[in-house]
Amino acid sequence: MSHKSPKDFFAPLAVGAPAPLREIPARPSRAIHFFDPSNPKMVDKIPQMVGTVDVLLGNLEDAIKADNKVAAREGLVRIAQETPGLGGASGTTQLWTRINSLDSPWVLDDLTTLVPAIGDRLDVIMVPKVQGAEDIHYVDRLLAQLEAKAGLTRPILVHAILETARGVANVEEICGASPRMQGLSLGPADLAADRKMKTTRVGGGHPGYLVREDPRDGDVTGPRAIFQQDLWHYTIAKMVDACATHGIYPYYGPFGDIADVVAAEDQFRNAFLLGCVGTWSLHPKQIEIANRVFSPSVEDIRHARRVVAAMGDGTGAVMLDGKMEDDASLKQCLVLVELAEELAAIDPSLKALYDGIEL
Ligand SMILES: CCC(=O)SCCNC(=O)CCNC(=O)[C@H](O)C(C)(C)COP(=O)(O)OP(=O)(O)OC[C@H]1O[C@@H](n2cnc3c(N)ncnc32)[C@H](O)[C@@H]1OP(=O)(O)O
Ligand SMILES: O=CC(=O)O
Ligand SMILES: [Mg+2]
Repeated sequence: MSHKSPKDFFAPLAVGAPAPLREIPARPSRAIHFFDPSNPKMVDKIPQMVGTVDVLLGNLEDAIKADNKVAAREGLVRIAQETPGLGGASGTTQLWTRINSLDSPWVLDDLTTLVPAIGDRLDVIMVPKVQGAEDIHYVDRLLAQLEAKAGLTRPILVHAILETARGVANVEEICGASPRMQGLSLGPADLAADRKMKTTRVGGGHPGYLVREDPRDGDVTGPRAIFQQDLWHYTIAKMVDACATHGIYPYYGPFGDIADVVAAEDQFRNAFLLGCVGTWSLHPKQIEIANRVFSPSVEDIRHARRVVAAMGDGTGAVMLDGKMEDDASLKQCLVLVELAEELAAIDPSLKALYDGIEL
């Protein structure tokens, strides 16, 4: 667990640093869209993506060539300074970055460049390959010092990628390491490598990881149904519980088969149903999938509102459409109703859709 005593937990870690938040705001973040700030073609598209995606993330770590690390960092500074509506208290699309790993030769310059230059626009810093609370404590103190020096008034939040076996083992202490902790993402590629899993896919299932039906009538050579299983169920469920315990937000991570939009949608929906609030998008075509999947459907909202209406003061048990509803199922419905309200506040088309629902 955190080494801080309860009384110190919400104290700023440097004189003059902004006060840590007591609650992490539930800002919609259905898609965290990754782009390479050193790639001119991607950079060209960023201004028109503002307002169409909840989060734009300037990636500095893996997928950025070593020779382009400095250009990516400088590109991100320019984009943050020059793109209206991107990041900061008044941004319509949040601006996040993924810094290089804490043992890399680039990360110190990432933080000491970005915080003074664009700290007022950066909403969340994603930290890769987090192993334990000590990694978060390091970033926490350094950010406080840099924020104080830059005169920032809003604390920058921190998001950890769950992509090492030790990180998964320490997931609880990572979530509780700092009031800056905004959330966690699954990092299935690095995690598979670190665990020595034998999948070479970036996210998603594997046809070899399956359950097979028993032989029919004892015939072991006859046809038998097989059901592909989800390699990531355990980790996502563990991540969701740790995040919920600490009041922060869990996310699916990368799905690398860009062409397979069907499998991407399935992975995203499983994560949504298990409690995740969003996912990464690696290619523009994954944004629409994420926005759709992580927004509750009209049917779900109609049902949830009917339960809320039927439950009156919220206690007791009622029958609705042949099913029992009570205090607990009301709470399940309120999760969806509240999410719909948060999304309607930022997305006029969803507002119209949800407002038009007849019970
Ligand atoms: C696995 C562990 C991880 O760490 S995952 C996170 C790190 N990886 C990433 O961030 C990858 C981000 N995505 C990419 O680099 C590209 O999308 C990859 C997958 C290489 C595909 O690029 P490409 O072959 O150009 O795709 P395409 O021809 O279909 O692109 C069409 C136009 O869209 C652009 N585009 C592509 N990806 C993005 C993006 N993420 N953000 C903004 N724009 C993007 C392309 O440049 C291309 O533009 P144009 O039409 O030629 O002008
Ligand atoms: O960074 C993400 C991963 O899957 O690795
Ligand atoms: Mg990774």
